[in-house]
Amino acid sequence: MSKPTVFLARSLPDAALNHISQFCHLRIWDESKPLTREALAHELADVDGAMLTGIGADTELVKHASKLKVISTATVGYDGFDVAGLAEQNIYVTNTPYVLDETVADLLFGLILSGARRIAPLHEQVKAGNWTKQTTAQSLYGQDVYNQTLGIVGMGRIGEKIVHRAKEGFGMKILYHNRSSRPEVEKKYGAKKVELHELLEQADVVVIMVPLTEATKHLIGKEELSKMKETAILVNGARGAVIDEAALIEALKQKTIFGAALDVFEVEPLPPGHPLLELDNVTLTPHIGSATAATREAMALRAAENLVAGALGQKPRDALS
Ligand SMILES: NC(=O)C1=CN([C@@H]2O[C@H](COP(=O)(O)OP(=O)(O)OC[C@H]3O[C@@H](n4cnc5c(N)ncnc54)[C@H](OP(=O)(O)O)[C@@H]3O)[C@@H](O)[C@H]2O)C=CC1
Ligand SMILES: O=CC(=O)O
Repeated sequence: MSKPTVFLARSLPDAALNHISQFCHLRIWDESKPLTREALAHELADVDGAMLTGIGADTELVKHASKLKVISTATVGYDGFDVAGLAEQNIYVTNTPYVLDETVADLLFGLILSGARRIAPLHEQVKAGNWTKQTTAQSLYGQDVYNQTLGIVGMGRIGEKIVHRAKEGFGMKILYHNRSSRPEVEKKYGAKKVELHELLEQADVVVIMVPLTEATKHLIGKEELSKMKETAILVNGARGAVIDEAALIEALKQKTIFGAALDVFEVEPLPPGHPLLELDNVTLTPHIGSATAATREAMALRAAENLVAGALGQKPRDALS
């Protein structure tokens, strides 16, 4: 039997490329050229599988891809992929759960600490030569994290790892909001499931970790922000559009919340002149939740394994349908 052919929209670490090459013919897009939707549809027309990390796919895109059996993404989030529509066309969509959980939770804890203690904005002031105030100046004060209340919106795989750090390292009380209950997390960490408004009213640190779906788009808007404490911080490690960014910017300007620490944005990369860049009560990172070499390699390998399985006509381990 001849090997199936797969298309990669961008290259991968060697271990992942080697795995794919054992089983498939590989075609990799030349990243010096923009991959337009038209060019992508053309590339998909004669392949058995594709890896489209960060690009997304819908049924229109694959309408001429008669051999396509799998679309893999080397991310855990899969917003942008029409999983149900593609399943109807017998195309699996796969993601990379579990292998990035600890790494993302580390970054989220960094954001929590920076948001509460203003590490990033104060670092900018020091670097700019603006260390003019005594350390007794109240303008340098932050908020405590230790012993405070953490509210997780989306207590899933990553949320649970954040909770472990919060409970074991920082003695925090844990609230969470999900559609379903997590009895094992409640038992292990004393976590309490509450309605979203209760979480927002009570938490000192609100962490967003829900996937972006139709139900979660702008889940946190003006009304929700108005329920948060003036001393609270909002941390987003999920997707930018879960928060209404315009409403958040207004809350930050009016200081109705203490600050925000954000790894994800409604438009990425953040365009020059974006209002968030002007604020001094924010910590901003460029969507790097899973960005360590070891974790990115593990994600690439897992995505490669899913791609190969699907291209060979098997059901991939991380098939979403
Ligand atoms: N910044 C970064 O670099 C990264 C960002 N991410 C983002 O984080 C997200 C979460 O990842 P992960 O923890 O692995 O995902 P999981 O699926 O394990 O967890 C998501 C949680 O959100 C809850 N949830 C889903 N929909 C709703 C809703 N409408 N209302 C309330 N709760 C909801 C789910 O519970 P239930 O179904 O019971 O509601 C679940 O517990 C990813 O989808 C991705 O977008 C992930 C990795 C890195
Ligand atoms: O945002 C990253 C992901 O893995 O999802």
